[in-house]
Amino acid sequence: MERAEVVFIPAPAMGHLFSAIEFGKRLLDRDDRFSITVLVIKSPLHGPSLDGYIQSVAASNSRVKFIHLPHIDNPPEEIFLKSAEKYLTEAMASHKAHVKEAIINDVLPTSVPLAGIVVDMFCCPLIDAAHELGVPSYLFFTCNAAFLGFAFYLPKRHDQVSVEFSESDPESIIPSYVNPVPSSVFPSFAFNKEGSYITMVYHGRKYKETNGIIVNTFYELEPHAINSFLNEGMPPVYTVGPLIDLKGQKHSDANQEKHEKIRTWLDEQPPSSVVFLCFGSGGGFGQPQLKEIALGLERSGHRFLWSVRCVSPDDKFSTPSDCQNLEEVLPPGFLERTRGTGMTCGWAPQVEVLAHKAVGAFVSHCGWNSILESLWHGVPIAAWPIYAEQKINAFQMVRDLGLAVELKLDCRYRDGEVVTAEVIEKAVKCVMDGENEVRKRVKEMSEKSRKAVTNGGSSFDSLGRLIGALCNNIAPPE
Ligand SMILES: O=c1ccn([C@@H]2O[C@H](COP(=O)(O)OP(=O)(O)O[C@H]3O[C@H](CO)[C@@H](O)[C@H](O)[C@H]3O)[C@@H](O)[C@H]2O)c(=O)[nH]1
Repeated sequence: MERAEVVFIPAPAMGHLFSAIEFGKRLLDRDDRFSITVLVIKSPLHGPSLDGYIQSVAASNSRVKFIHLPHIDNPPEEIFLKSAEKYLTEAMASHKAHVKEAIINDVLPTSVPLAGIVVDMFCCPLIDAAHELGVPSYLFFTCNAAFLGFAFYLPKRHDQVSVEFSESDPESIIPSYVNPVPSSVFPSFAFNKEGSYITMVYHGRKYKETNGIIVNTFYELEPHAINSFLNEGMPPVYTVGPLIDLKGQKHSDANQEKHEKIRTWLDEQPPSSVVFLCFGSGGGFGQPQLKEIALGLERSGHRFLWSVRCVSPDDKFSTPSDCQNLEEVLPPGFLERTRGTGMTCGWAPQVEVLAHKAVGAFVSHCGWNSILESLWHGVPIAAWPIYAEQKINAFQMVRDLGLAVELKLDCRYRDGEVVTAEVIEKAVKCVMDGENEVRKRVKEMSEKSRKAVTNGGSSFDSLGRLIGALCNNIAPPE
């Protein structure tokens, strides 16, 4: 094989696009015969840094091409956030013709053979586009292996009981989790919020129609989940993670000055003295919760770096933004009293912050990328999941793997639950404790994560197997 092309179709959400492109870069670094084309479908889920990120990746790698497809229309905010899975799946189905057209017009006519189409986990209808074009399809699963097991569990269970989950259900035995899983940590779609449950049952079936499933995880982190796939009659699973943007390309130039201030401030703090709080691309709070966080932090007595992002007090479904009026939103005098020992910021250079020696712990919403980044840098998490599959991630980290401390696993964020300062103070004190067992385990896992992606490591080898399969797809018949 001289050259090969792979098309990537990331879901229109930041966490998904970042990790898909990080995976694409890893493939290119590993094998210089490959080039990739990313079909970008934008939506309201795209946060501020996306355009800068795409430009920076395109400028630094001549083997990455971006093709911009029509945007997804903005649905009413509430419909979108209540049933994101259904909304995205329907939007992807309606984009099938655009995807095929782009591949037929811009990819297939080049002299480089197309070895596969990598479709994001939320873009299932586009697996059919690949089939119709006669090109092998691969699923890119941006969550963890245990949650992939949950996705497979859904259709199996549905074939037996034919109804969605109920919040009063007892614990479920899901083979990819070590412990029985309480329904209080299931993602909201499981309860058929606006029809998303049935969409996810369809996803679980559709995943099995692909030629392989690429997961952003590594064997040493989730051996139980990965072993649970054996004998399941599913396509090969390639664990290629952790995929982490260590160069910080996802931060736009517009943020550079603010990020410099964060660096300078962290440089002045003692080692492991700062707790970092950040809640992903979609995590923001209304004023009542922000006040409790402020009080909890102050009472904990620890230094902090807090990425404060707000949602309007009466609309918990809006997309969070950096807070402009912190003096008014936070408790009176808080900023003054914590000057020197605490810093607030908007969008943070998260990976760089986690890498800093001053950072001792992370209060996180448990988005999967944040978990991997934190483990990579050996920083223990206090788990405060908010939406999507974050509660079940937090459950796995705290209960199954002993790699995080609980802040609150079953917070009913969308129902307006406010976690009290007392709970926050307790979790911050617990996770910042220098000697805790979780910290020790996280440090060990950090080493394992780095080994996994180096020559001979589990993810390195898994990527090698995937490359072999891609090459076979375009090998001339003997
Ligand atoms: O101030 C910020 C906030 C976030 N990030 C980065 O943005 C990414 C956030 O990813 P993630 O932690 O996975 O959170 P979400 O953006 O919330 O990701 C969505 O996608 C993930 C992967 O599918 C899911 O696990 C989450 O539940 C879902 O909300 C990470 O790389 C962070 O480093 C920053 O750099 N600065």
